[in-house]
Amino acid sequence: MSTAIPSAAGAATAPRVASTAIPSIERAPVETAAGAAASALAPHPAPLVSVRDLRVRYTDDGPLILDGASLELFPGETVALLGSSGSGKSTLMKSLTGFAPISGGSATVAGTDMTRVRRGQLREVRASVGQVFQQFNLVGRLSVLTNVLAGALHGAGPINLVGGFSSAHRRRALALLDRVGIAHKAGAQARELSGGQQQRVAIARALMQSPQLILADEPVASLDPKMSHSVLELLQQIAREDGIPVLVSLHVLPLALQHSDRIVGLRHGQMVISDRTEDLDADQLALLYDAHDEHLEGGADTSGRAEVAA
Ligand SMILES: Nc1ncnc2c1ncn2[C@@H]1O[C@H](COP(=O)(O)OP(=O)(O)OP(=O)(O)O)[C@@H](O)[C@H]1O
Repeated sequence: MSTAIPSAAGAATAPRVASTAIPSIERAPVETAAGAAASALAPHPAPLVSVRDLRVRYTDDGPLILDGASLELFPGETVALLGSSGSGKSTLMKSLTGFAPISGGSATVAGTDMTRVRRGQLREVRASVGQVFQQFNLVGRLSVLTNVLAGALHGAGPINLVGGFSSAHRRRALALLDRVGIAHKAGAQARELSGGQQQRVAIARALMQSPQLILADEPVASLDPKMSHSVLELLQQIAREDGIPVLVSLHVLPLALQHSDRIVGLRHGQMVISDRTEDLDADQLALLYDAHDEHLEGGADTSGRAEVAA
C-alpha cells in the first residue's frame, strides 16, 4: 500500500481547461523547455475560488475546524471533496458563502475577499453561488416550476417580488427543467417526485441563479447508486458546458473517481490531497480515512468504498 500523499496543501493542480472557460492573461505554467514559448503565451484560466491556509473556528475558544486548508477552483471543472465525517467538508463550503467564520488565511470567491466581506457584497456572493444539498431543500407543497423560479429570488430586490415572476423567468425555468430532464413534471408538487427527480429540480433552481459556482454538499447521499451516477453526471456536464466550477462533497470513493476532474481531501481539517483524479489511486485516497472508518468496511452502504480501498 502506498503511503505517499500525492500533493500537499496549497499545491492545487491546474485542471484541463474547459472549452467554455474564461481566459485571463495570466502566464501559463511552463512544463517542458520545448513547450515553454507556447505555454507562456497560452491563455490560462484564473481560479474562480482561491483559498489559502484557511483556518476556521466557530467560537473564539473552540477547536480549529479547518487548519490550513488551501484550494483553487477553476472554470469548467468538477472537484470532489472527500474526507471522513467531521473532517470539515461542509465547513469549507460554508466559508465560501460566509456561513462559517474565517479566523485566518485567505479566501476569495468570484473576486470577493471573504475575510473582509461587507453585507451587500455577501448578498452578491451568495446570489452567485448555486447550492445543492443532500435533502434537496425544496418546498414540497409548491409546484416544481415555482421551486425553480425561487432561484431567481437570490439577489432580487423587493421590486421583483411585488411584480411576481415575469414570463421570461417562467420560460427560463421551463427551459432549465427541460435541461435537467424533468420538464414534464413542471406542474407537479415537488413532494410527489422521487429523490433523484427532486435533486434535479434543486439543480435547476441553482441554475436559475445563473451561478458562477456550484457547491453541492453530499448531493447524492440520499439517492440510490443509479440516481447518484446520473445526478453527478449532470453536475459534471453543467460544469463543462457552462464553464463554472462545481465543488461536490462525497462519501463514496468510486463516485468521486468516476465523476470528478480533480479530488481534494480533508483529514482532521487539513487538506492532504489535491490532485487530478486520473493521477490518484485508491491507496492514496484511503489515507483520508482512519482504519476503523466505515469507508474501509464492507456492508451494503460501504461496499463501493471497500472495493476502492481494498
Ligand atoms: N455551527 C457549528 N458550530 C460549532 N461546531 C460546528 C458547527 N458546524 C460544524 N461544527 C463542527 O465542525 C466539525 C466539522 O463539521 P463539518 O460538518 O464541516 O464536517 P463534514 O466533513 O462536512 O462532516 P459530514 O461528512 O458528517 O457532513 C465537526 O466537529 C462539527 O461538530
